Amino acid sequence: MKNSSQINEPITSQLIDKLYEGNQKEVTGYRVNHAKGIVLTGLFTPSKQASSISTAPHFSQSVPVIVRLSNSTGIPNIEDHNPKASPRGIAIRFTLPNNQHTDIVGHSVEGFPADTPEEFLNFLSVANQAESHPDKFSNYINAHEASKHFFSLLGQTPKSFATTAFYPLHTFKFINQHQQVTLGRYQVQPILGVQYLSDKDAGLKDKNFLQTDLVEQLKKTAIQYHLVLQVSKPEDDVMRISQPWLGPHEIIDLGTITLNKIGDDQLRLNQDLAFDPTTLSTGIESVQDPMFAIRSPSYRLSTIRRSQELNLRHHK
Ligand code: HEM
Repeated sequence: MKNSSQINEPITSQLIDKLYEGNQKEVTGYRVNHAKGIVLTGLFTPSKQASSISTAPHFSQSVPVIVRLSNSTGIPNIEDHNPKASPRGIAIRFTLPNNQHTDIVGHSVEGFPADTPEEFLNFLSVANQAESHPDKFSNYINAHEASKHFFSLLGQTPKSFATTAFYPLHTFKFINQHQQVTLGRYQVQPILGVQYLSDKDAGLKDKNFLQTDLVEQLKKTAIQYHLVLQVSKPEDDVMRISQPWLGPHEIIDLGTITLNKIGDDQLRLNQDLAFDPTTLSTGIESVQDPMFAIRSPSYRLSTIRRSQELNLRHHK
C-alpha cells in the first residue's frame, strides 16, 4: 500500500522546486522558507479546561517546549523590517512523555495563498514571475480569493515577536475521554497583545531588532503566549486554510506558553530542528483538509535538501 508521502511525491518535489526558485535561496544549508529564526525554550502549562477538550498528554500536565520564531523567505539575514519578512513564523515542539513530541507550525496572518497543493503550485509559478510578468501576477492575485486575501494581510512589521499572534490555520478534532469531539483551530495569542510598528518606526530599527529585543526582554521577564482554540461553527469551511472564520466564535483557553531562555548554539539548533505540523498526539486528529497531507512530505524533503547542502559545504 502506498503511504501519503509516496502518493504526494511528484507534487511535493515540484512545490519544493518552486519554493527554491522563488524564495531567493542564495545561501546553502538554510530553510527554503523561514530561513532566519531564533530558537527559545520554556514550558507549556495547560489551562484547567484543556483536559476536558482532549486526552492529549500536554493538556493535562505541563511539558517543556522548544519554539522557533522566524521571518519569511529563504534569506537567512533578511532585515526584520523588510516587508518580505512577513508573515513571521512560529514552530512549537511540545516534549511529551515516553520520548514523544507533537508540533504546531503557524504564521502571523490568518490566511494562506492556496487551499489545495495544485492551487499552491499554480500560485508559486505565477508569484515566481512577479518581477518579469507583473501584470500576470496581479491578474492572478485579483482572480483568486485565497491569494487576494493573503496579500491583503502582508507587510506589517511587529513591534516584537512577543506582540505577534500566530495562526496554524488547519482545523483539528480534539477528542476527550468521553469520545466527545470539538472541532477547532489553534491561535497563539501574545499576552502583551498584538502591536505593530508604523512604517516610519520600522525603518529606524536595526535589521536584527526582533531577535535582539527578545534577548533584552528576557533579561526582565519571560515571553508568554496563550494557546487558544477557536471553536468552529457549522457554517465554517474547515477544509479551507486560506480563509479566517468570520464573526464571533467561542474561544477556549488551552494553556500558556512561557519562554524563558534563548537556546544555546543557535546555528546548530536552527539546522537540527525539523518541525512537522502533522506530528499529532493522542486526542488530536486532522480533519484531512487538502493541504494537510502535503505538509509532512514537503518539510521532510526540504530538511533532506538543506542537510545535503550542509554536507556538501563541509566537504568542499
Ligand atoms: C502545503 C503547504 C506548505 C508547504 C509546501 C510549505 C513548505 C515549507 C517548507 C519547505 C519549509 C522549510 C522546512 C524546513 O526546511 O525545515 C517551511 C517552513 C515553514 N512553514 Fe511552511 N509550507 C506550507 C504551509 C505552511 C502553512 C499553512 C504555514 C502557516 C500556517 C507555514 C508556516 C511555516 C513556518 C512557520 C515555517 C518555519 C518552520 C521552522 O521554524 O522550522 N507553512 N514551509
